[in-house]
Amino acid sequence: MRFRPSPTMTLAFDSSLLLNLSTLAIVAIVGLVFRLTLAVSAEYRRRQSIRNIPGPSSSSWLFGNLLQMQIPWEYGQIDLEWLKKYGAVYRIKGGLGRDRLIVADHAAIQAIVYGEDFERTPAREAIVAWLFDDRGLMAHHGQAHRHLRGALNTGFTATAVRSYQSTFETLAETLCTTLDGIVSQTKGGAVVNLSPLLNTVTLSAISQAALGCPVEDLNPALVRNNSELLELSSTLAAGQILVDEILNLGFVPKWLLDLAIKYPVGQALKTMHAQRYLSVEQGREIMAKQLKTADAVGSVDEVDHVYGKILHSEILGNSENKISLEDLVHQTSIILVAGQDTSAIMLGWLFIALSQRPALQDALRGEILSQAKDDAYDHCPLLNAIIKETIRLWPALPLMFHQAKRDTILPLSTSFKGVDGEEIKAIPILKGQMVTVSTYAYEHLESRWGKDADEFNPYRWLDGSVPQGSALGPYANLLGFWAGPHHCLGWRFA
Ligand code: HEM
Repeated sequence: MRFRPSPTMTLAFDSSLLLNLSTLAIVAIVGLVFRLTLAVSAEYRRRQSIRNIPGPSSSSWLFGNLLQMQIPWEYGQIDLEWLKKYGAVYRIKGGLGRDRLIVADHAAIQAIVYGEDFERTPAREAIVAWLFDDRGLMAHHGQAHRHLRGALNTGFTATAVRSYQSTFETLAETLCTTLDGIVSQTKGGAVVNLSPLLNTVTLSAISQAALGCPVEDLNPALVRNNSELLELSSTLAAGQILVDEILNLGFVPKWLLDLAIKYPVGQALKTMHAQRYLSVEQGREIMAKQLKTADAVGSVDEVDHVYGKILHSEILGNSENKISLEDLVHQTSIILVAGQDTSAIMLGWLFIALSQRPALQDALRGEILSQAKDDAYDHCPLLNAIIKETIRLWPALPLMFHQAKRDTILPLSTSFKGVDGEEIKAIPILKGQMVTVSTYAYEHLESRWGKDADEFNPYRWLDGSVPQGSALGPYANLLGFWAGPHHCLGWRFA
């Protein structure tokens, strides 16, 4: 029934409403000013507690040293310069006038990774939620994360990964045939841009051996969006750094972040939005297909892809950590994004290193050709050394952004001299302090890797000169796959 005003009804303006609104506005402004004052005074106290740590100066209040650090003219160049000048721990200016510690010290990294006192920065947490949504593995923490990771790990154990070998070999052979084809058309050899070929081969590997879906069957819109996303993430702009710094103030509430991805404005959010929804849709389609043929599978060993192994260990009741089908489907985005580009880039660096060292190339080719086909990887020490050296020198994520959850003390493996000349043996950190781990600098520490730390020298892994003990990462004590509870789930696969 439509509302009809009665003939006797009159309209009146209640001025107390206006009064209420202006009171509300004043309370909101006072609240905001109060919060800002608290934030500024907390930042001042944080600055005092680390003011004795040396580091570069900056004349920009807005960006501090972040443009130099996050958009360097050459990968790793500034990290190396500051590492040599200031050592394994130094202080830089972050955005919006905030100070930030950069850390490459072993004990400090261990405390950040394995302790309870540090967490991802709000900007990193927001991107994880935007891209992989709240059901993605990376967005989980504590017990919920352990549980989900335990269930997913079924597809990433050493035995499971071995069963994907024939897929990897077929893809490698296809790549070789493509290269042979290109080279045979030219007389004295050819200049080949390997990057797009490596991207295609790693996408095929992830699609086939992780999702259990031939790459041709992936939704073309998802494939297109995925490469747009990778393009975006590898071309960081000053505006994005500024947005991160605003998010890092911690003022933006979760509901607003959720709204931002639900109704995206701007290219970056739109691409993340599409990735999130297209990959869940793709995951559901893949699962529906695999369920149709599930009755024919008698054992998990018969399946040769990650999703199938997880699905069938649930169906066959082998799984200790239960996972719902919908939770599994929601990992599609993280598996595509975390697995493809990282692997392609790592292979790219490896081929650059080999192309500059013909003698090493010959030695490696000799080692590989002398092996029987099965288990060759395990019996190729030089190949393994080259892989380790590549991961050491060119970590896919050279900076890992954290902040302190509470007041704490950051331990150090190596003490150093403060600005006032005093010896610093540990660093008092106040809640909210931004601390960035430079995996790049850690992998270039002379104190750890020796005088030739900056050199590509795979033989260091064979002559016993690499220090053992006090492990950080899951693979060869390297940080390239990160460390702690959130280290790369796919490192064996990679
Ligand atoms: C050379 C290739 C790779 C490198 C260098 C690499 C590196 C990393 C790093 C540094 C992280 C930590 C990210 C963070 O906390 O912000 C990570 C996490 C992760 N990676 Fe990889 N990755 C590689 C390949 C793969 C592959 C092939 C897969 C899957 C097929 C994969 C799946 C994952 C997942 C699921 C996580 C999240 C783990 C968690 O939060 O518990 N990665 N990876």
